[in-house]
Amino acid sequence: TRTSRPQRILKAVQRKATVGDPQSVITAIDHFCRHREWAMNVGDEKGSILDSVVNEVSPVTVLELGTYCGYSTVRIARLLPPGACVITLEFNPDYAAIARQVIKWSGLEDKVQLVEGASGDCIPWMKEHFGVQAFDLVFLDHWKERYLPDTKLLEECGLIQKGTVLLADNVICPGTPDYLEYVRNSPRYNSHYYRSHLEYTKAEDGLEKSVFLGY
Ligand SMILES: CCNc1ncnc2c1ncn2[C@@H]1O[C@H](/C=C/CNC(=O)c2cc(-c3ccc(F)cc3)cc(O)c2O)[C@@H](O)[C@H]1O
Ligand SMILES: [Mg+2]
Repeated sequence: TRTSRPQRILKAVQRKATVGDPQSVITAIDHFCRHREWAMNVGDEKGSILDSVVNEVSPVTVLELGTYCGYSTVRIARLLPPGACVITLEFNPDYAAIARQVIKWSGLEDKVQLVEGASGDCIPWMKEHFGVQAFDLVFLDHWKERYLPDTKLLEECGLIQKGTVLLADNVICPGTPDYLEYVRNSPRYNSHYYRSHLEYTKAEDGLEKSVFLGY
C-alpha cells in the first residue's frame, strides 16, 4: 500500500480532530483503530489507567520509551501542569515524523521533547543533555525484550530514584516475562498489576505499576 499505517493514523487526526484539542486527537485515533485499522496504541481502556496513574503521580518529568504515533505521549502531556514535560524516545525516523505532527496537532509541543534515537544510546545522556535529575514517571511501551535492560540502565544512570514510578504496557500481551519477574521479585520495587484488555480487543492485557523504594 502506498501509505503506511502511521500515515493513515495522522490523516485520520487531520480529518477528524480539532487543532489544539488533545482529547479530539485521542478520540480520532481510537475511532480509527477500533473501526478501520488496529494499531498498537495503548488505547482508550488502558489509556484511562495511564491517565489515573499520571494524575496520581502528578509528575514533573516523564520519560516515555517508544513514541510510535504519539498517542500515549498526547494522553500524558495533556494532563501535565505548566513546567512539567514528557521526554519521549523513538528510534524510527518515519514514526518520529508522524508523532511530531500528531503532537503538534494536539497543541502540546511545549510539554513534549521527542528525541529521535534508541533508548540504549539516549538514556546515558539524559542527565547531561536534558538536566534531568531523576524521572518521576517512566512509561515503557517499546520493544518488550528491552523493558528489563533499559530499566537496569535507568537504575545504573541514577535516573530512577526513591518514589519513581514505572508503568509498563503489554505485560501480558505480547508479554514481558523477564521484566515482570524482576519488578515483582525485587525488594526494591512495590508492584501492582492493573488488569485490562489489549487495545481495541477483548484479549487480556494489563499495565504493571512499579514504585522504586530506594536502595
Ligand atoms: C531498541 C530498543 N530501543 C528503542 N528506542 C526507541 N524506540 C524504540 C525502541 N524499541 C522500539 N522502539 C519504538 O517503539 C515502538 C515499538 C513498540 C513495540 N510495541 C509492541 O510491539 C506492541 C505490540 C502489541 C501487539 C499485541 C498483540 C498482537 F497480536 C500484536 C501486537 C501491542 C502493543 O501495545 C505494543 O506496544 C515503535 O515505534 C518503535 O520504533
Ligand atoms: Mg503497547
